[in-house]
Amino acid sequence: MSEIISVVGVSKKFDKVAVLKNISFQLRKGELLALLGENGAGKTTLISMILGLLKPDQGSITILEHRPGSFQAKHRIGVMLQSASLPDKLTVIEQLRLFSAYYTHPLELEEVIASAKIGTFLEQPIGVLSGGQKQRLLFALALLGNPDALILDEPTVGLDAESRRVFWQCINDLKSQGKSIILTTHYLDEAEALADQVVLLHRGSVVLNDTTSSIKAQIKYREVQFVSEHTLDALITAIGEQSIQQQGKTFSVQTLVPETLITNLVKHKVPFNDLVVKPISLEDAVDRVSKLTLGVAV
Ligand SMILES: Nc1ncnc2c1ncn2[C@@H]1O[C@H](COP(=O)(O)OP(=O)(O)OP(=O)(O)O)[C@@H](O)[C@H]1O
Repeated sequence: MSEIISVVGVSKKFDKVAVLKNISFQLRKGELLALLGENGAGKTTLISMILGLLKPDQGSITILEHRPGSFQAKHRIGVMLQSASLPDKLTVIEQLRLFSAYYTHPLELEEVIASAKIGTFLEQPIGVLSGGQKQRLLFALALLGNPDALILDEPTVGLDAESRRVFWQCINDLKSQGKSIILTTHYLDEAEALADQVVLLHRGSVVLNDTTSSIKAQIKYREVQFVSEHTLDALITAIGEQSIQQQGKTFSVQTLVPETLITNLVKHKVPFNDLVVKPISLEDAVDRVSKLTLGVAV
């Protein structure tokens, strides 16, 4: 069976206000689904329902055909929540041993320690860990029960670039072991680096549910980037009124026809070098597709 988590037609109201409207998506085996959306879009409410902490008013959720919150479902899911708190005085290894005792068939501690890359600070009390170390410990605890699926709620929030990269590597390793993951994040570069599928919530509705490659393929825009001594005004004269991003002497323009843009640069004798034509980022693609879905001009 390839569907690990199935969400079908789920709706939820709080105090007569609809916060989730007819949500459906499937998490497939070995894939990572990025659940995106602005603050208040409904991500946490949905995660709470997948964990069985809240009940949908309508629709259904199954975890490997089990009911959320059931004994079987709980044993198939590992969770890393933002709100988790741990005792400051226990050391990392003590905490791991304690959690390990809760499971009948936990993973070997050595395996968890290697997967979460926490071997260098096992004897430290939790209270002195850095933000990145603490996040990796929470990640290790989510792995301990050897779950089929993981729910990671903004796992890299507040981490520096290097810690985020380490985390991404841990997550990609898990995917290659066949684990299925739902990840909520506000970082689109994170979704681009990790996700197979993107579900974008906007005010409680799904406005986008597609694979990352298909989202990017739907958008035919390309990004043309180059370095030039010209001023922005001179460039606009040469290539017309387009949305030009400038960072120092580096300019980038999103266009449907890069050939025309480059021809115009040459025709108007605009000096340029380090020319790159590339697909637009997932962030820009999501932005354009969701605006199209919502009927906003792009
Ligand atoms: N227990 C509750 N009672 C009433 N309203 C609630 C409750 N929990 C959430 N809400 C409301 O439901 C909406 C969705 O909230 P939710 O926390 O699911 O959003 P989110 O996408 O997780 O946001 P964030 O990115 O800020 O974490 C918000 O308008 C929130 O105020």
